[in-house]
Amino acid sequence: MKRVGFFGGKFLPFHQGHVYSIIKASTMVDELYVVLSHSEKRDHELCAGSKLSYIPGQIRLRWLSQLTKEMNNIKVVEVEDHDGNEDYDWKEGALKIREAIGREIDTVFSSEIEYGPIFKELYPEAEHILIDEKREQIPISATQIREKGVFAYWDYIPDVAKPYFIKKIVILGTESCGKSTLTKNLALIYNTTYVKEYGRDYCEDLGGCDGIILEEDYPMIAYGHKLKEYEAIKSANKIVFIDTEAVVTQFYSELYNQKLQTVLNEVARNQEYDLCLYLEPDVKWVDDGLRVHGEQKVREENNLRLKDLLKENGMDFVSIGGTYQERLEKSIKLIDKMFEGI
Ligand SMILES: NC(=O)c1ccc[n+]([C@@H]2O[C@H](COP(=O)([O-])OP(=O)(O)OC[C@H]3O[C@@H](n4cnc5c(N)ncnc54)[C@H](O)[C@@H]3O)[C@@H](O)[C@H]2O)c1
Repeated sequence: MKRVGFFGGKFLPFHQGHVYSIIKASTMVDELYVVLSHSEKRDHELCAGSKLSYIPGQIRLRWLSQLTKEMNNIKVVEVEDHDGNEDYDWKEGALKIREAIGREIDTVFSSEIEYGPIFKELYPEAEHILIDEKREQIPISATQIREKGVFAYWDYIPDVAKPYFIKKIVILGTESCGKSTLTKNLALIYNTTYVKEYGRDYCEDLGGCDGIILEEDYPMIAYGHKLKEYEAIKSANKIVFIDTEAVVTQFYSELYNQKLQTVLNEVARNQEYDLCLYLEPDVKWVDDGLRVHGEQKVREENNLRLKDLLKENGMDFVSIGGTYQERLEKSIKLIDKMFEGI
């Protein structure tokens, strides 16, 4: 007869101890069900006052699903509870778990010795197998992570979950204000990934932008840029640096094609950055062959227009001017401040 087991939890947050247990359990049964129990009320209560913000069940389900996607004997299911932290009803939870699995269960896995009597009562037909109850293999708990925050235990966060926590810093500004250099430099200093301005590569591919860029190019630039962000975030180390975003694309759509596009506002509406650094055009103009708005009066007009567009799109930004050295130092200060206490 096939052995069917389950490993349940809240995974708030998901950590390497869970990964270890899931994989070990999967070697002991023919079919393993990983059960995510989530309750908006309870999970909010658990995170309140901690260094972890509430994580929706859907996100945790996504992590589990991504981790196990190539593990053929593992299925991920979810149950939604409505209880608070103190009044979790184990009996009702067990009924929901049985229903979600829909199979006879003969093994229940956990690393908690104290779950023994509960599981004996709820699953009398099943054996309770403890996995690393002393937490020697992976010495971490979700409680520790909630207390000190994910960045304090970054090595214990599975790669499938890391992108959710990455801090996104976007660097904005008009032409020739040092964005691409600052983006690259910050990425090197923080030892992480960055996203180049995709619109630039797109224009280079066309042989320039002046007079040849079409209205339909802009949404492609905005989406192309988003895909680059998605890729860079996957391998980022706590933080990612991004050169421009959808409002800047909108700005160029207006500048070159005299057209504000609803689709670009929509892309902008769906993006979320932790910090927006706005570079003022007070460094000298550098003609790189692609740039066309070098006159200082035009630079200033463009600067005002871009700021207005950002405000219209509800984007808060910190203005940074001065020499290249001052820009770098101010940026580092703001970034380090953002990380303080999280
Ligand atoms: N009603 C039920 O039958 C039932 C059964 C199991 C789970 N649940 C749900 O899950 C919750 C209990 O799970 P939890 O709070 O322990 O979830 P959790 O997300 O903290 O942990 C999930 C599992 O991982 C194990 N684990 C944690 N750290 C580990 C490490 N470092 N190494 C190895 N294993 C590790 C835990 O012992 C637990 O078995 C309940 O509140 C309920 O929501 C319900």
